[in-house]
Amino acid sequence: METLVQALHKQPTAVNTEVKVINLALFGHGLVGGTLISQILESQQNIAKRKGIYLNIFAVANSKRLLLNENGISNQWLDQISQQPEGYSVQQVIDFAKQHQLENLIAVDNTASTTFINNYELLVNGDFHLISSNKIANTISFKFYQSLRETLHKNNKEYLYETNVGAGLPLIDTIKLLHLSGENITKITGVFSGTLSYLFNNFSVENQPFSAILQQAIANGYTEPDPREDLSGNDVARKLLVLARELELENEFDEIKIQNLIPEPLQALSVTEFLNQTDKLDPYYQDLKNKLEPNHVLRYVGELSGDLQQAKGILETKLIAVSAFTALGQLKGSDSIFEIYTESYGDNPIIIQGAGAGAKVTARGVFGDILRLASKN
Ligand SMILES: NC(=O)C1=CN([C@@H]2O[C@H](COP(=O)(O)OP(=O)(O)OC[C@H]3O[C@@H](n4cnc5c(N)ncnc54)[C@H](O)[C@@H]3O)[C@@H](O)[C@H]2O)C=CC1
Ligand SMILES: N[C@@H](CC=O)C(=O)O
Repeated sequence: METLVQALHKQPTAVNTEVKVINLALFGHGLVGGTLISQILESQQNIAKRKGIYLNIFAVANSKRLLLNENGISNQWLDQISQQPEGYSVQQVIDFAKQHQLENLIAVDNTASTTFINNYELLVNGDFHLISSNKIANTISFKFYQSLRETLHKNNKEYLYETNVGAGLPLIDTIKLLHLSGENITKITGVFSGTLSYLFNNFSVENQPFSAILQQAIANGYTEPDPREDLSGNDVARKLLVLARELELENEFDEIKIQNLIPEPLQALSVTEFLNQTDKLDPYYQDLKNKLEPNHVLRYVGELSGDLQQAKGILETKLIAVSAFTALGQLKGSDSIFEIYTESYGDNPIIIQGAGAGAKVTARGVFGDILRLASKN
């Protein structure tokens, strides 16, 4: 019997071309991954009709279980994955794709795992393009970064990660194009973290303990699974490093000057222990607020500077106090702001601003990467 996917291969679209099936393996279905699945299932038919591209999710996996269906998952996927046996390997996904002759393969990493990236080269060698919201692959050693790119090049595959910086904002694409076109980027500064933006935008002006605002940020899906990744400055540092490497700088993570905003006693706790005692953050942050001059607010900023034509740049993250009447001081909600200084634009930077965190905007950004790859290949 003909499957849905086989039928779609033949089905003429509105513009009378054949439907191209893109086969997706999605790893991680938490806030971002789960939202992405809903967004794809909702617009699958519409995209097939309008664009002649059918997004077939043939694999979904979490850290323990794997759901496979060559014809694509249905709306019951969450129930079905919970009934799968525990334990699987990524090789199983690759073998399944081969066995069912699935083409146009894309693997999407929506985990926050530090180890899942060890599967990236395996997937690329197994004929998959890569997309990730996970920033780890771009921010561990430069050696890994280079090796992955060599493997991608050898296999004629691509890796997109627009959501690594600024969630759904078109930042990496912009930097890539500027750099590729020979524009000399001289500095990038701004509020890189949507989470820290939300925290300080609200804490600076509201009469609430810091921990209450942190709980709101968690509930809104702005924070990393362990919010200390945000508060430590590590997540901002990762974003800086992703951008630096786009400019072909060879910096390593441990060369970044990072201001850690977690009081020492809370740094070594487990995630659950930390989440149960976030009120211990309050005196530390209240003290910072009490020291502010009138009409000043707190902002956590990142800066990439130095001679960016050399092998390494200067990367720094820090908490600063700014006048409430400046552009930085006026930031609202979870907005990030990136100021890109280049030779041609001189003292007037290109500014990209908008929601820098949140499951919906991030999933939409990953969706954008999928469509970018789908239209190319
Ligand atoms: N929340 C946001 O605004 C943004 C998040 N991101 C990134 O998105 C990624 C996902 O974040 P969330 O959805 O908030 O995390 P989450 O904790 O809600 O979901 C993570 C999922 O990954 C799964 N997982 C963990 N290890 C795995 C493995 N080895 N194999 C397969 N699945 C595995 C977990 O079971 C869970 O389903 C993170 O890397 C984060 O940095 C990027 C940009 C913005
Ligand atoms: N926690 C992150 C989410 C996206 O990467 C942030 O605040 O920017």
